[in-house]
Amino acid sequence: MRSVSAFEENYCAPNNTNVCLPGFYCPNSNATNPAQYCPPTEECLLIRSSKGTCGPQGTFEPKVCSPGFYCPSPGKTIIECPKGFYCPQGSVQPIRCAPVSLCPTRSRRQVVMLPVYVTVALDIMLIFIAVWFYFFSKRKIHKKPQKKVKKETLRMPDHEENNLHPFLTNEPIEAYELTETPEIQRLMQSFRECIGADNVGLSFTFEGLSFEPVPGKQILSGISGAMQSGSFWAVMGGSGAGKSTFLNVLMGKTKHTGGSVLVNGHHEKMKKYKKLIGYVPQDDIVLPELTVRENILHSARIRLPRNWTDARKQEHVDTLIACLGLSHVADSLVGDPRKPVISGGQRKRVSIGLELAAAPMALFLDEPTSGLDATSAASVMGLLRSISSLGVTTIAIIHQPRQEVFESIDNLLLLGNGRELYAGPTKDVSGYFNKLSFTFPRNRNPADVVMDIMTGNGQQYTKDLSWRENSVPSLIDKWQTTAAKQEVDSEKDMGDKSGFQARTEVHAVPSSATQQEAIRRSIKKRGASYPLQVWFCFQRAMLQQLRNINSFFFEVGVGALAGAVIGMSAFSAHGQLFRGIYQFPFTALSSAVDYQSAIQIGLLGGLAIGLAASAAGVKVFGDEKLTYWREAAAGHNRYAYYIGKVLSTLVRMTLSCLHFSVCLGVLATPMMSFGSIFAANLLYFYCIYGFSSCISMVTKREDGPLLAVMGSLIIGILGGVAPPLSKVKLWHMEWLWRMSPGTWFTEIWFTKNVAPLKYLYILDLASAATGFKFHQSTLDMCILFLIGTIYRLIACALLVLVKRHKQR
Ligand SMILES: Nc1ncnc2c1ncn2[C@@H]1O[C@H](COP(=O)(O)OP(=O)(O)OP(=O)(O)O)[C@@H](O)[C@H]1O
Repeated sequence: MRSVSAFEENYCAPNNTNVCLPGFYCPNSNATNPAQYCPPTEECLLIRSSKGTCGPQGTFEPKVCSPGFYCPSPGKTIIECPKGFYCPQGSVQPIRCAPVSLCPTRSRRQVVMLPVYVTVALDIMLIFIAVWFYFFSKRKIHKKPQKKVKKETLRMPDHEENNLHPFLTNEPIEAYELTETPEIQRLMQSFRECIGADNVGLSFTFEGLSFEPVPGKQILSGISGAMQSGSFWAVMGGSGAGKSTFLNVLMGKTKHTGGSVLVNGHHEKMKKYKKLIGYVPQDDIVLPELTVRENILHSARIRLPRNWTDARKQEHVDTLIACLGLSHVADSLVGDPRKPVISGGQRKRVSIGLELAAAPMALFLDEPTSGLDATSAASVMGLLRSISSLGVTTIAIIHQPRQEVFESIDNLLLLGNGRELYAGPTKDVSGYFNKLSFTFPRNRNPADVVMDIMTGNGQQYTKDLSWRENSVPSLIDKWQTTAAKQEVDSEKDMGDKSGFQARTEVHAVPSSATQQEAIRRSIKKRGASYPLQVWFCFQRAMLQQLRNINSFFFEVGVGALAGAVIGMSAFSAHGQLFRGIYQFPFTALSSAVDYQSAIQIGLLGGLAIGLAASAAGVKVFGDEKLTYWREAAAGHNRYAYYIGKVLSTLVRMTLSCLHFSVCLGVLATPMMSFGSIFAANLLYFYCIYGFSSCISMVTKREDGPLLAVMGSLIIGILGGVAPPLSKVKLWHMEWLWRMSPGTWFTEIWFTKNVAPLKYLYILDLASAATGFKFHQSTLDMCILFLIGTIYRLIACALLVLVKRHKQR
């Protein structure tokens, strides 16, 4: 190997400007002996080519100031970095460490500890809250409903669901004097107060109602009738008879293709009455993490008149809960069918309670008794009957009710093949079918007989009719003839009560101008104000998160782990994530460049955030679509729901990001302040949550997490690291990369780790090689915020626009 002195003698060339650049140590050079650079030895070449720094190759060759030291201008001295400061390679001055950092003497990087302590303190506080919640709150809300409850004001039957209101038991329904109990009277008073008039029901008259989704496919045809205000109707028919379609058409959820619907005797759009109508879907769409009372109270707060005080709304809810026979489980979680806390019958009553909380004037129910045992089904039907007795027009699709329940129903609408088979009082149904030569055996439930007849299996109840005449088309024809004759008869002689009396009321009594005005006023004042709805939705979402504290801790833990893993990958770099070409005239002294480490941390950080946040982001809306559809259809403000939910994610997102940033910052110690690390990461979290929300709006619940993770990885890959952004620019595809938050995020990491070294390295070369700019981190952050916000706007639009029919 050649000696250094040989280089000095033969090859070292003077530096033509004779200066010691900032960040270099040139102890021997002066005007007489200018700084030189000498051809490096093979050993030095090897060190430089592997990004290292070798000692000066000659007496007058400058050396970049070593890490852990600083070399103040004009580079004649090299000073040990003092305690409380850190000195990366090429330091001119020591950099003061952030408060509460680990910066002993000769530090080349700072380990910022304040965020670590704050995070640990926060964690301890959160654990404390979780433990408190577990021991105090959970004890109250997670308890199973008690079997024995002290009997209070109500007459209690000895029933498996004790503490039920009398009309919710399987005692004969007719026996109850509903208006006598104080709860019912208070509820009635609430309903009256809400509507502001004595008439608390809506009536419906429908003429020749039909639904033909595609030409030639008649689902519903020629359905006519009148449902008086406060009447209790059951819609019955075989499977596929068109019951749900009828209900949807009558409510205006499905647009009818023929016929007309009059509300209170007036031709008006059903949409106008949305706030006055309650619809109980077949599935019990209730939030499992909330208690019975919380579920019902939320509905009441959103839908009751805005001039009611919260105390008044709570009173209404408590009265309603008492009437529903749910007082003893009011503070129990609802649970879900996989992990039930309350029984199926109780859950059904909660579902009905959500609608009654709004004091509706009409209540539609799609199979409220499905999935319930006979006793619970009877309870629910008893409840409906009592609700109708409050003046609320109640229309329910039911299947095979018990005899006493069947007989308690005021009116029946029987459907077959989408046509009417009977519409009128329940008491007259046997008379009607008797006239068609069917007999009702004494020992059979008349509801079963009616079901058999209308599904075309009624031959067993006839002696002389052929099978053909028992068929559904023949029953349809017979009802058509009867109904037509009846209409003529009723027009001729309204007072004649002899003979068969079904469908006596062809038109509901039109409401007066005063009543219409009361209804109009009632509609106008119903519903909480927009900001209040946002607040209630936010509050509810936070409560849900608190109840799902395990998944919250899991999310935060994943964030911390992801940060630690990425931090570990950069640990050995000791915070030096960039090495460039030295400024002229010391360019030839440069080691191999490292343009990749900073942007790779950006890439890996982006991917890790994508993995940690995307599945959590999908859950925000993905798990609750049914609830949203139900509430939107019931008139809850859709945007308030969305904003409340988005606001509720900010807390968990921030905490998750904090843990991620702390672990990453402590291990990778980049040349960025903790504030910059946190801000960049938080904005990227914000984008990923927004992106995942968009995915959740258009995918099925089970597919959402996988697609969101995939999408987040693609966004991360489009971060401009591989393929490099400089290459992408050559393809004229930068616009595509710039649409991804990944590119902006990586650029922040590049800028923050590179820009402070501007005095030492030629940054334009680094910028040209990587394709990233190094002077626009504020713009990068603003654009990340903008992209995250655009994602949220898209998600909100998708929420409102996708499956619109379910929101009607
Ligand atoms: N929009 C639509 N387009 C095409 N077919 C429809 C539409 N809506 C309903 N149908 C069809 O109309 C028939 C009646 O459906 P509907 O759900 O009203 O019956 P149902 O009496 O409620 O039955 P079930 O008791 O089984 O729920 C079914 O065959 C259904 O597939």
